[in-house]
Amino acid sequence: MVEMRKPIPVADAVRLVMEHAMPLGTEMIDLEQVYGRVLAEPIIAKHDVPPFDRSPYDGFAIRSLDSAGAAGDNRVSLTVIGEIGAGYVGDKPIGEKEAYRIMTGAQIPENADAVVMLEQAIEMDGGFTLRKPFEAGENISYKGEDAKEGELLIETGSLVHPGTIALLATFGYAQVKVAKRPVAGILSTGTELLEVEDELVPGKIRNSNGPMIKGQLNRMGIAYRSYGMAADDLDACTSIVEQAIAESDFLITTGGVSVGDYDHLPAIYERLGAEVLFNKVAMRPGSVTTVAVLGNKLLFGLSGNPSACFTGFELFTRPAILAMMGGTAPFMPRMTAKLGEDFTKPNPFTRFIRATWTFTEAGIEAVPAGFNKSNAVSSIARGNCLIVLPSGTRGYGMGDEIDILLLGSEQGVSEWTL
Ligand SMILES: Nc1nc2c(c(=O)[nH]1)N[C@H]1C(S)=C(S)[C@@H](COP(=O)(O)OP(=O)(O)OC[C@H]3O[C@@H](n4cnc5c(N)ncnc54)[C@H](O)[C@@H]3O)O[C@H]1N2
Ligand code: MOO
Ligand SMILES: [Mg+2]
Repeated sequence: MVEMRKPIPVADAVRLVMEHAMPLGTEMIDLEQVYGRVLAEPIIAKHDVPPFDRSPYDGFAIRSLDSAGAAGDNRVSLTVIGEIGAGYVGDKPIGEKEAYRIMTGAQIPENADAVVMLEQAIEMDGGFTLRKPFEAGENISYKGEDAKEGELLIETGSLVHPGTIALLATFGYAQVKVAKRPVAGILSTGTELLEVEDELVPGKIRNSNGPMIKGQLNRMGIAYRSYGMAADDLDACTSIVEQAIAESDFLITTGGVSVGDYDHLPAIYERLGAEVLFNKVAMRPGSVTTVAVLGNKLLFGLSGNPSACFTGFELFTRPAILAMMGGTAPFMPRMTAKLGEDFTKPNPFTRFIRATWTFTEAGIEAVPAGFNKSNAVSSIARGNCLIVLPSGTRGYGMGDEIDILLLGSEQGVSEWTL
């Protein structure tokens, strides 16, 4: 008798996985290596930014009171007593009707409280004239206007991107405390699988899930050990899975999780004494996605069907990895869009459809990326989001408002849209 599995809602499955995705500790790494890592300490301003009052323009640093009464028919003239390039400081305070020639980024000299842009001055021998009065503070970039010493700027658990790196560098972090990254184990199961370089032979297909998952891990900067491909042999698979679990922080397998005669993952989990969190999710593709835990390690039994495998990784594995990395924002961002195609057939399971979202005059529209059954491989190569069609008794029509989940955005758009 075939095993009857009870599907659980996607949200429950996600919650179960996340309950078992534990941070792995912290380490210090060089600033150069920090892109894509998760901060294990907050960034608190170590000093004011900017650290001194400075000029935002190339021009002249003046005392504003010296410009009082200046007008087109009453130009005020000031004497230049020196020049301050960025990186230098003026060596004397400015006095009455005096000014420094000053460059963008240079520290404001003592007594100056305004900067005249070069374009606002008419230069003459030894100085310049002005045609308008300047207010105290005009054209000054103040100490601490960007960040104040002691201010909490970025929280622990944030993913480091190039802007974060700029901030870390600003405060002198040559080394950064980050969360450790897990190392994945990957195993593709299936007697029908060929290596990528193999010629097709009857009944066989090339392993596309293994390389795809490596790509999904690579875009997160996650290292992996690949255990290649295993034929559907229970004993052989069990020992590879056992070895892979011992050598990795978590394991991703593909295939062999359904109820077929050669779907051995359920038996392997049982043999190893792993606790199965769920083996049926009310979603399509990926309804057979199975997640188990052994000790403190998560075992992701992703479906063999390519679309289901892709979706299972994005919905379950990716947020779990981000949580293991200490990330506090592990889930895909969601937006609302207009559905670009009819899906009139009601579905008992929530559907995730690989799609492309674009801006149109009617707002954001999401158009399915093509053939979208669980076994599709062509459509996973296209698109930038997943359309979410909740389960229920009704179908969905073109133009209906639906949710989309945004996928990694390495892919740009071909035309400037602003
Ligand atoms: N009687 C039932 N049969 C099936 C059910 C069910 O509920 N009852 N579920 C179906 C659904 S839904 C899915 S999804 C698949 C899942 O199957 P498995 O995860 O066990 O995967 P396999 O059987 O090993 O393979 C499925 C399919 O994917 C191809 N495959 C496998 N690995 C790869 C790979 N590395 N690269 C590319 N393609 C791969 C494989 O050749 C099969 O075509 O089960 C349904 N059946
Ligand atoms: O799990 Mo299957 O991918 O639902 O079709
Ligand atoms: Mg199967």
